[in-house]
Amino acid sequence: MIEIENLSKHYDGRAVVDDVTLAVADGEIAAIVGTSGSGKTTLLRMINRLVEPTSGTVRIDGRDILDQPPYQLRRQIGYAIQGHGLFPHHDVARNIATVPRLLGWDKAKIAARVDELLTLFQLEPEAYRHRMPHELSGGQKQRVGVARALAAGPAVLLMDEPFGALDPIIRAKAQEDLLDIQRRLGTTIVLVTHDMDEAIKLGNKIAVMSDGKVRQYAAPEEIIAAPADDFVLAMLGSGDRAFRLLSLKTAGQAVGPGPADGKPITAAASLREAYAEMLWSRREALPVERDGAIVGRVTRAACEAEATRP
Ligand SMILES: Nc1ncnc2c1ncn2[C@@H]1O[C@H](COP(=O)(O)OP(=O)(O)OP(=O)(O)O)[C@@H](O)[C@H]1O
Repeated sequence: MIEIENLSKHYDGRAVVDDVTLAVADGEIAAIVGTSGSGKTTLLRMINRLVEPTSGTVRIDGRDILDQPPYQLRRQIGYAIQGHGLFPHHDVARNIATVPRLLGWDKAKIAARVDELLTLFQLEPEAYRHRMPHELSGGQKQRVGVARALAAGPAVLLMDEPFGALDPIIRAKAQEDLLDIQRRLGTTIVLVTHDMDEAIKLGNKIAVMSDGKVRQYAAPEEIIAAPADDFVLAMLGSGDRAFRLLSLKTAGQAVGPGPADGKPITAAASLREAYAEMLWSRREALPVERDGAIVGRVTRAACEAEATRP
């Protein structure tokens, strides 16, 4: 549990983070979105004391972050940034092992952990362990960066635009991998992004920031259905709200009985994808497939019912 209370940061008398209070429950993802310069990174970096607060408190599992030296705190908190920040002269294994080495783990335990993480991130240990960062693609570097942040098994992971530099296809995959790994490990994550789609996809809760203030902190459904003010509405894009609602549900959740022709859609696909496919292929309904079997269909009417103001 991360509890942020009345947290502020001033530079030259100006508040760049202004009296922020919010809590992130164990195993949840909080996504911080906002315009450039709204204070997202500063807020994130106060959690691991890369930036010292001017006032206010942060507690992790009930313990004030000021109770221990910053270097000790940072070994318990994973930190992944855009452009991954890998050490260019160290191979993949050494990069991932950074924090375990600082913590004095023995060699065998470190080697086992490196291989476990590489496998988790779908990088064959034999092939990747000894590669240098320049021998990896952008998406692979990004995965190694997140693996490194998770190496010592931190309960908390901070991520600053971790997928910002990736192309849309790799990015979607990286987001799904993160969700999968997060569910398995139960890590509590605070993630900064300027992309509302990413925040909706990944966040259990979204904090919308402008001018150092959190304008609204709520579940994606609530932000979409009842934006707190015009700024939050502008961040959402009022023309996109119906589609954002559709992106919150999967075809599997809206499946009903009855026939449908043509290529099926997977149960895991969003209703947004399903609706787009119906429009594109001029169909009223799509068969829904789960684990290789057709489990029913999803209709335009079902999508439209989900897309209207709650
Ligand atoms: N060390 C510093 N000294 C003075 N001002 C700073 C410092 N660090 C950040 N700022 C200012 O604080 C404000 C918030 O910066 P921050 O990086 O937190 O914003 P952000 O929302 O993460 O922006 P972006 O999306 O562009 O990365 C900006 O106006 C920035 O110029």
